[in-house]
Amino acid sequence: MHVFGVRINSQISPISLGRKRKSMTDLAAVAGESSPIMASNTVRVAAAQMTSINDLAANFATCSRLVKEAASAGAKLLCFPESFSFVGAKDGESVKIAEPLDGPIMQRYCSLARESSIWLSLGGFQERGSDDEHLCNTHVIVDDTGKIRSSYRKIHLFDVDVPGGRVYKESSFTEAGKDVVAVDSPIGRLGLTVCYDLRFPELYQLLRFQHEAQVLLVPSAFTKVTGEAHWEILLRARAIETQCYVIAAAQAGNHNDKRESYGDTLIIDPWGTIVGRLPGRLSTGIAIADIDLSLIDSVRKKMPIAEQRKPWDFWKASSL
Ligand SMILES: O=C(O)CNC(=O)[C@H](CS)NC(=O)CCC(=O)C(=O)O
Repeated sequence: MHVFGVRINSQISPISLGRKRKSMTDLAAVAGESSPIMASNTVRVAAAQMTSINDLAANFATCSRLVKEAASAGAKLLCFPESFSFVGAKDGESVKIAEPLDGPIMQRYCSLARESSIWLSLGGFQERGSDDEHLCNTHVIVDDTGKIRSSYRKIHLFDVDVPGGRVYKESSFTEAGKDVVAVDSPIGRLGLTVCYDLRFPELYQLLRFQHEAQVLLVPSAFTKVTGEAHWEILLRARAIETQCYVIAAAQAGNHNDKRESYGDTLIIDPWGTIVGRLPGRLSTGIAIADIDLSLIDSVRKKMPIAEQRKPWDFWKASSL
């Protein structure tokens, strides 16, 4: 189904069917509710896909257009990919444009949120680091009044020799974060991560089981090679094993001569079903899905892994 040039995926997890039907009946009794599509407990979210370049103004113009599209589609939160505001073409470019969170670049994005009354997930912002040679790869949550609610600094840095691709050394210009961050929002409790973090499931386990996250955000700029091999599988695994929604906004296409991202922005429900998608060949746009918080509850109730899992102490004792 397409609405406002936007893709709405109609797949529903089998576990949600009974519940959905009930909410629709409930909904019919609620006077003033206009949309029969939206069950009473759902909130609409959007995830953006784009091809950011080394031009702050051009990327801001794209983001601004996508914010308006998401707001008019009724989304309460729009998630942008890693490096939404800037992708450098040469070494050192990203560090040069890095700014603190109260600097002019982030403040313009805060104004966008306020003007369209929408929450934004601004993943992978180049935040100025503690010296001139380093930045922090920071995921910022801004509310619908333009206020920064929370920020998370990417913990796992992409120092990898991609088979058949380039060698990456993100730690040469990036300071790693140390703190696990979750924050409440109108679409539930958000767990904040960035890109390469996706390969380290302990972080997601902590977000679900210690920080009570309901929706995990994974703004990314995956390489073409690793994206083809691992992207969807890792994201669906994180959704299934944490019983959380996963929203993964992705960079897509050619940023410059040297750099290409995989794309395939995905929204996945806590049963592992893909409920929103923007394939990599569609370089710029938004995917939309309705988050059903009652689905999280029903999946967790029927398959109670929170009670069945072994605490860290169990594993420590059994490996002595
Ligand atoms: O450098 C920038 O401009 C922004 N940062 C990134 O693009 C980062 C670090 S180079 N990329 C990833 O983490 C890709 C992970 C990935 O592709 C995988 O895990 O397979």
